[in-house]
Amino acid sequence: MSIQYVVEQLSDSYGVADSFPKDFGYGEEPDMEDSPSPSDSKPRILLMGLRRSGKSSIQKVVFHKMSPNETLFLESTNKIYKDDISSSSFVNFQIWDFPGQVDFFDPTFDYEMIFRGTGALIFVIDAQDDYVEALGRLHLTVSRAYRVNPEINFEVFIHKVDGLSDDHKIETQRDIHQRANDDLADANLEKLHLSFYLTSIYDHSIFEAFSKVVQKLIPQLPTLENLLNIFISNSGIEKAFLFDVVSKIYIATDSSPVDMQSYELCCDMIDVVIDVSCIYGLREDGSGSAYDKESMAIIKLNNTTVLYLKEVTKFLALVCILREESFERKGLIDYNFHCFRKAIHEVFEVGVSAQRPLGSQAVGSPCNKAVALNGTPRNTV
Ligand SMILES: Nc1nc2c(ncn2[C@@H]2O[C@H](COP(=O)(O)OP(=O)(O)OP(=O)(O)O)[C@@H](O)[C@H]2O)c(=O)[nH]1
Repeated sequence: MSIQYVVEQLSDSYGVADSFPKDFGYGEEPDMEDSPSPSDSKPRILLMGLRRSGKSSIQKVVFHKMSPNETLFLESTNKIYKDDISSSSFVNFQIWDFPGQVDFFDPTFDYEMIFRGTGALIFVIDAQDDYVEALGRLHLTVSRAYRVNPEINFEVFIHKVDGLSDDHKIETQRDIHQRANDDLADANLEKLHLSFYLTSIYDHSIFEAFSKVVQKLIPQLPTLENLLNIFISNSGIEKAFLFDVVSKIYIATDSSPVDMQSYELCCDMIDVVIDVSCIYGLREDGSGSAYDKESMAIIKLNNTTVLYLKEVTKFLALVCILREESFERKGLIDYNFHCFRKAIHEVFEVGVSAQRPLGSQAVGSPCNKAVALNGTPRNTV
């Protein structure tokens, strides 16, 4: 594969952490507490499930760049691990990783408070294990949570499917889907909607699933999709993803179908760009940023496909897939990109100012379902 690769870095970085370490600045000491404090007003994504189902691994792999093999050495979580990723990611939320063995329906445990401020509840089921007990716990969890806050998005990750054959995967998904919905129907909870995803930390499926979970929480999603559609149709681009660089979650894409291979290619491109930038892009004294407003990359593949990455905001990058002949009109693409970037900044500026008065609302207001977004700082527009 012949790769023509360009990464440009200027010294005027603007606000991303000075260095761009392996964990992208997520390495703060975890906030370990048994119960939430009233100040935890950020929208939450809860990770729940039985012990050893893979919750901490998912969190570490998606948000902390941990390699899947390293998760073999993760110790069991004993307390709720609250991960506030708002300082380094576009999506301004907290992820709460629950210890599997804790009974969160213990009367001393304020589950009403937890569920009220929750945007999405991800329930992780180990597909390599007997899942009968997990289904019981899923039902208990979602039915309680639904009664407290029917606005929560309920997401079920049928996890560790790397160990299953394709047929077995489909059969497992069908069976879990059927049983979980039967349990809900028996409890007269037909309105409670569960979404199912087959996931593994050993491939991109976990990033894809997390992308879908996060997208549901972004109120501006239709606008973003519209902007992407207009941008690609006027620029001869085949597919475009708007990525949160830190997590490789795509927060929006155009309306053409997503194929896993394209998504993986774009994820790999982000890894390459950031890794090369970390090694060669920083100043000699280690200062500077691996991702800033001058970050861009072009990778030409030997099958006449071009990958084009450009910075959109300090957290977001646009990654496009296009044919070589379309790339000959790079001037047009860049002009359209300029307009697209401006529009995105405007969307989030409006979003940020519209959210401001809501900031003082109590935890549990319906607004908490939507993830607050790290908008674009004014001075970068
Ligand atoms: N094969 C496979 N193993 C996985 C996957 N995800 C996690 N694991 C393994 O599952 C084991 C348990 O993972 P953890 O992340 O510690 O599970 P947990 O749900 O956080 O466990 P508790 O903290 O005890 O609640 C680890 O050995 C992981 O390496 C996966 O997608 N596939």
